Amino acid sequence: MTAVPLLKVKDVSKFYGSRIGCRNVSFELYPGEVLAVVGESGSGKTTLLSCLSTRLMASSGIIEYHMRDGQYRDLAHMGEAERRFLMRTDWGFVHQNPADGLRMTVSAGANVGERLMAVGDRHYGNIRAIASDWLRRVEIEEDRIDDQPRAFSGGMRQRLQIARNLVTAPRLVFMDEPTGGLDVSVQARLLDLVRGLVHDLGLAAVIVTHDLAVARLLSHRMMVMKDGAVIEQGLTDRVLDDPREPYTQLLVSSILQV
Ligand SMILES: Nc1ncnc2c1ncn2[C@@H]1O[C@H](COP(=O)(O)OP(=O)(O)OP(=O)(O)O)[C@@H](O)[C@H]1O
Repeated sequence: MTAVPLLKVKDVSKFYGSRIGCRNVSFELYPGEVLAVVGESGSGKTTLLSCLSTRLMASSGIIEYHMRDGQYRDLAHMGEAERRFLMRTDWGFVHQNPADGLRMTVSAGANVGERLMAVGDRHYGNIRAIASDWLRRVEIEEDRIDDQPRAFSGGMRQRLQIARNLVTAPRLVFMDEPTGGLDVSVQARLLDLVRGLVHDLGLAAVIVTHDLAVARLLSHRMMVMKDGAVIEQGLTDRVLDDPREPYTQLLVSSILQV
């Protein structure tokens, strides 16, 4: 890991009218670091992820991103075209429901290839070869390249969504409950796959999950949210093995009893 954070988040709050979405969240994320955001339903995880990924505008606070040119940019002051470009190239966003992150009526190959075209690749043969390679990497048979994702199982769709996001070698990936809608055996395989890819590609990631097992497996660091605020953060193993806050202790013990 280098000494320069990829993302600097200072005092970010989001209000929906008078309702608190998240409040005073601060942290830094370094290249290659995986941060899990955990907490019960309604604690503000999705709100925070939406602010970080510029899907929502924070009500206050600053989010800065270390661009490839070495400059920090305040995401709130970024132009729409630049923001979109970032989202299609340097960032990925893996939705819980693959249908939200895929184009369901174009082929698997086109779903992956589209992102390459966004970074300027125009050579059809090249795009198809890379798409095919990515299908293999996410364990989808290469002869399914011309099938549409609606002909895929839930697990395959999620793996395709991951391939679509990673093909442009992003530096930062946001994931919202990436294994949420899948059954347990499929989840385990997908988690292994995500862990391998994140490690091999040296990706930084922010992963929202209510599943502490997912956080344990994937993340280096963890933030626990309650009522919109971060109540505890630290190295994942430390937080899970030695939770300091009573609320975190409750979360951890309720999982252990299952
Ligand atoms: N569009 C919205 N309008 C008004 N309030 C909202 C909106 N989105 C979220 N909230 C409120 O903000 C708070 C945080 O919600 P958020 O969805 O971020 O929590 P979460 O931890 O992601 O929950 P879940 O795990 O159920 O997705 C909740 O009180 C929620 O009701």
